[in-house]
Formats: sequence, C-alpha cells, structure tokens
Amino acid sequence: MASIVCPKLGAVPTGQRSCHQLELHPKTTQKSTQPVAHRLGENLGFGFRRTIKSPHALATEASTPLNENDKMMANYVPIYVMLQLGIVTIDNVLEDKVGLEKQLKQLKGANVDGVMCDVWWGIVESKGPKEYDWSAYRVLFQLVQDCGLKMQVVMSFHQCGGNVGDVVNIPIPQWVRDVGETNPDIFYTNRAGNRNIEYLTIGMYRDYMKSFKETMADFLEAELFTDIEVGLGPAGELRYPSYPQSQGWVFPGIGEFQCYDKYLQADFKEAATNAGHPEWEFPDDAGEYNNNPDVTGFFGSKGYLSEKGKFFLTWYSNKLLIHGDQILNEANKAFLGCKVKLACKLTAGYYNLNDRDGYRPIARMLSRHYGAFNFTCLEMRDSEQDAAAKSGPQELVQQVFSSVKREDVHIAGENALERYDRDAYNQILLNVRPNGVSRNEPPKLKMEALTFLRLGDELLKKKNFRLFKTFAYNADPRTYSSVVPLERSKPEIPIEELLKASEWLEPFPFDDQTDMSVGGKLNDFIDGLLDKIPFF
Ligand SMILES: OC[C@H]1O[C@H](O[C@H]2[C@H](O)[C@@H](O)[C@@H](O[C@H]3[C@H](O)[C@@H](O)[C@@H](O[C@H]4[C@H](O)[C@@H](O)[C@@H](O[C@H]5[C@H](O)[C@@H](O)[C@@H](O[C@H]6[C@H](O)[C@@H](O)[C@@H](O[C@H]7[C@H](O)[C@@H](O)[C@@H](O)O[C@@H]7CO)O[C@@H]6CO)O[C@@H]5CO)O[C@@H]4CO)O[C@@H]3CO)O[C@@H]2CO)[C@H](O)[C@@H](O)[C@@H]1O
Repeated sequence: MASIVCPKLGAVPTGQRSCHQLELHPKTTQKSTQPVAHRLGENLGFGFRRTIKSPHALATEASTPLNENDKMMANYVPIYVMLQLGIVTIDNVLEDKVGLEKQLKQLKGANVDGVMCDVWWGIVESKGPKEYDWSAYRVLFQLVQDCGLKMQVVMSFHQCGGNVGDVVNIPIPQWVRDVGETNPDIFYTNRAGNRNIEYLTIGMYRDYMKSFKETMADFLEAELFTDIEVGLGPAGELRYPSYPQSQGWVFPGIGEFQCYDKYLQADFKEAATNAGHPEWEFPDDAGEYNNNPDVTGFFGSKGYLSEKGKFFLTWYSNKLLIHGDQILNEANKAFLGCKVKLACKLTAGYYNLNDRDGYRPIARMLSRHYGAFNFTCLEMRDSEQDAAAKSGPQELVQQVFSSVKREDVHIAGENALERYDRDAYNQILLNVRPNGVSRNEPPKLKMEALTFLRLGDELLKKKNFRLFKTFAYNADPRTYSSVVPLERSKPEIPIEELLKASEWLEPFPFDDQTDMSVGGKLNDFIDGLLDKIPFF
C-alpha cells in the first residue's frame, strides 16, 4: 500500500483497537496516512435547493449515443429507507397503519424507491415449529405496495435487542429458546461460558423462507420485493455475536471470540489434529470484551501472526464463510425463479490484515448465489472517530467496495448510525458514486443500492426531512428496474478457491468529495433562518 494504510490487523500499533478478528468490535480500519479531507463550507453553489443537476439530467444532456434507458440508469442508485424495528409488534400486529401510511407517502413524495423491513422469526413463528402467522406482514406489504414503494425484506432470524439502536426487544422464538435450555451448546459461547441467544449456530431457516415465499406469492409476482436480505447473524449481519452490549461490551472494546460451545470446540480439535497439531487449543490470551488489544498476548504480542494463531483465525473465519454459503444456498433454493436479488449484510471486523483481504473471499462466495453485498458505515468519516479507537471507516468502505467489484458482485450500502446532517449525507453520496456522476457513459464505480437508516419522527422533522429530500434527489431515485429471476446457485466453490481471493490488492481510487454535495455549514446557517419562516 503506497498512500493508504489499509484496514488490517497487522497494522494496528500497540494499544489500538481496530482491525480485530472477525468477531470483534466493528470498527476495523487503521487511519489513513493521508490527511482527511475536511470539507465543511466548501460546497457553496452545489447542494443548496437543487442548484445542481441530478445524475439523470446530466446523463440526458450528454451528447454520446447512450439510449434513453441507459442514460437514466447509468448513474442511478435506488434509495430505500429502513422501517422502524417494531413496526409489527411482538404480538404480531401492525399497530399504527394510518400513521405509517402517512409516513410512507412522505417518503414517496421525497422520491424514495422503497423501504427495508425486518420480518422477524421471533414474531412469525412464535407459536411453535412451522406454525407461521404472516397476517400482519401481509397487511404491511399491501400498504407499502399501495403507496407505490418497493421493499427490501430482511429474513430476521436473529434477536432484536442488544445492539446499538435496538429500541425494541424481539427475541428468537420461545420454543427455540426452550431447546437451548436443555442443550445450551446450540448457542454461541465465549471463553467464560456465557451463552448468546441472539442467533443460532445451526441452519434451521429453510422452512421459514419457503413459507414466506408461498404466503407472499402474490407480492413476489407483483415484484414488490427487490431484495431478500438473508439474516446470517446478529443484527442480520454475517458475523459472530462478538460485541454484545447485553454482556457489557462498549465501543471500542475489542470483543471476544464466540466458539466455546462443545460443537465448535470438537470441530476445531479435529481440524487441528488433521493439520498435525492435536495439541493446539483456542487462544487463551485474546482478552475480554472491553480490552484494548495491546494488553492481550494474542493481539498485543502478535500471537495472531504465529502459525497457531493463523490456523485458528483461518478456521474461525472459514466457519463464518461456510455458514453464510450454506444459508444462502438454502435461500437460493427457496427463492429460485423469483424476481428478487438475495443480499447479505456485512460489517467490520473480519480477518483482514496488511496482506490479507478478509472481504473478497466473502464476495466470491456470494457470487455463486447471485447475491448482493450490503455494507455498512457509509456515513462515517475518519475525522469523526475517537482517535483512541484508531478507526478508519473511509478506507474500509473503499477496500470493501473495490474487493466486491473485483468479484463482479453487486454492492449496496447503509449508514451504521442514525445521522441527519450534511456531512453524513455527503459522505454517503461520495461512497455510492466514488468517482462522481458520469456524463457520457455509465460510471465505472457505483453502488447498486442505498438504504438509509431509519424512518421515524426524527427523520420527518421539518428541517431533517427537507435536507433528506435534497439528499434523496442527489442520489437520484427513479422507478426501480425489474430484477431478473433468480437462477440456481452455481456449484460450490472449494474453500481453497475462496481463500485465493484473500490476496491483497490496491483499492480503487476514490474522489476526495462528492460531486453531488447537499451543501455545507453555510447551508445549515441559511436553513436555520428558513426554519423561522413558518410556511417554508
Ligand atoms: O432493521 C435492520 C436491522 O436494524 C438494526 O441493525 C442495524 C443497526 O441499527 C445499525 O446501527 C447497524 O448496526 C451495525 C453497524 O452496521 C456496524 O457498523 C456496527 O456499528 C458499530 C459502528 O460501526 C462503530 O463505529 C461503533 O459505533 C460507535 C461510534 O463509532 C461512536 O462514535 C459512538 O457513537 C455515538 C456518537 O459518538 C454520539 O455522538 C451519538 O451520535 C448521535 C448524535 O448524538 C445524534 O445527534 C444523531 O446525529 O445520531 C447520532 C448517531 O446515533 O451517539 C452515537 C451512538 O451511541 O458509539 C457507537 C457505538 O454505540 O459501534 C457500532 C456498534 O455498536 O455494528 C452495528 C451492530 O451490529 O446496522 C444494523 C444492521 O442493519 C437491528 O439491530 C437489527 O436487528 C435489524 O435487523
């Protein structure tokens, strides 16, 4: 890496909390060695009150022979907004249909394409195995459809509660938790033996997806759902429950490995024995949730770079890769032929080093399922991070974007935390089109979709919503194009082939700032004045 210190474990200086093993805390990147661009106030004449032209308008003006459809789609990034977590209550009721309808119409008026919604396992199958009750979700889907919006639905096999922003508590079904009472090893377990009941280690989700498909056949036929986000772990993300607030984790603690149940212990023992090292055990010096890495032997003293450390991390990260592959394979079978795209949410903290790309093998795995890679933290800038955390979200997004594109996989994005300010919007806009809008040809770099977190009173406050509308316009929402019918997954890719994609490659260059800015500090000042005018 010439100019950018890539997000990697190996580059973490002592005491820094970034780049942890795949189950650790979520902010993985090392800061860039380049000065972070502070762009406040530089954007006059761009974003305010639509003084810029939308990507669509620019493409339409172009003199090159793009056809109309190409022009429209070339720079287009569809935008979705996440619905509230408890929109269907734990009692399986869509409580405030009238209120929601009003909000959805506001989104539609802001040219938003669609909404993302969790479909909670803990609600739909709460009464017993295979006793599904989809009624409230059908009402919700009908409402969204009537409002002219599309949907990204999340197959939420995980618990709601215990992550940042989880304002409601929706556990996994009681009957599953009852099984856990008699056999707690079905849950992820840390070294101290604490069980985590957010998500199961086993794939028991096939029937749920099949039932969803059968019950929602009419909505599928009407192409209401564009994406099926397949829940692959806590918060719906492909990860271990390695930084649970419910067990006392706070940012930026390093988190803990979650492999101490008897099944994973036996699996590791077998793998180590096959590798000629029956004496190898899990690391006993990897620290606790809120440690700083330098106080641990495994990270601080570079145990992770030893032969044994590498073996463990490879085994641990491969487990996650295989888990994702297996569940996506089931999802692919369940939704085969439907006009939907499978998607998978990812976060930070994978086995990603100076010389090892932790993301591209995942993208390669996704490629065989025609899956999309949905990444987080689009809104975050390095300069906003606590220096002690040594967190570099900008480089992380850049790396992930590049790795995913290199595998020819669709990339989508979300913001990690709720933000309604110009800096966040501008950063998101930069990340969705890292080299800006292209006038004459499709942009080389572009995300395929964007989901904004989250619908609610805060977003719909007059000032916030006004700015959001400018942002949505600059992302250039248009009518969503049809998704092609899902094809059957390609043949399984051997793990060795997947891991070949961990070779480190230079990320694609990103611009310093978006060409679709929603403005800067001065715009905020003017907005403050406008707010005093009641009818504005
Ligand atoms: O419906 C779909 C699913 O929805 C939910 O899951 C989503 C979840 O809601 C999302 O937040 C997101 O969660 C992931 C995320 O993608 C991962 O990146 C990661 O998040 C970590 C994050 O990357 C880390 O940086 C860190 O965040 C800490 C942050 O860096 C610190 O600065 C601090 O933030 C404070 C902030 O400093 C403070 O100023 C204030 O900020 C607010 C501000 O005051 C206010 O004016 C307004 O502008 O809003 C600001 C932001 O709220 O508060 C901030 C928050 O306290 O602390 C942060 C940590 O608390 O750690 C993050 C992990 O905690 O991991 C997340 C969880 O895995 O994406 C999820 C998936 O879509 C549900 O949980 C799911 O069940 C649903 O399926």
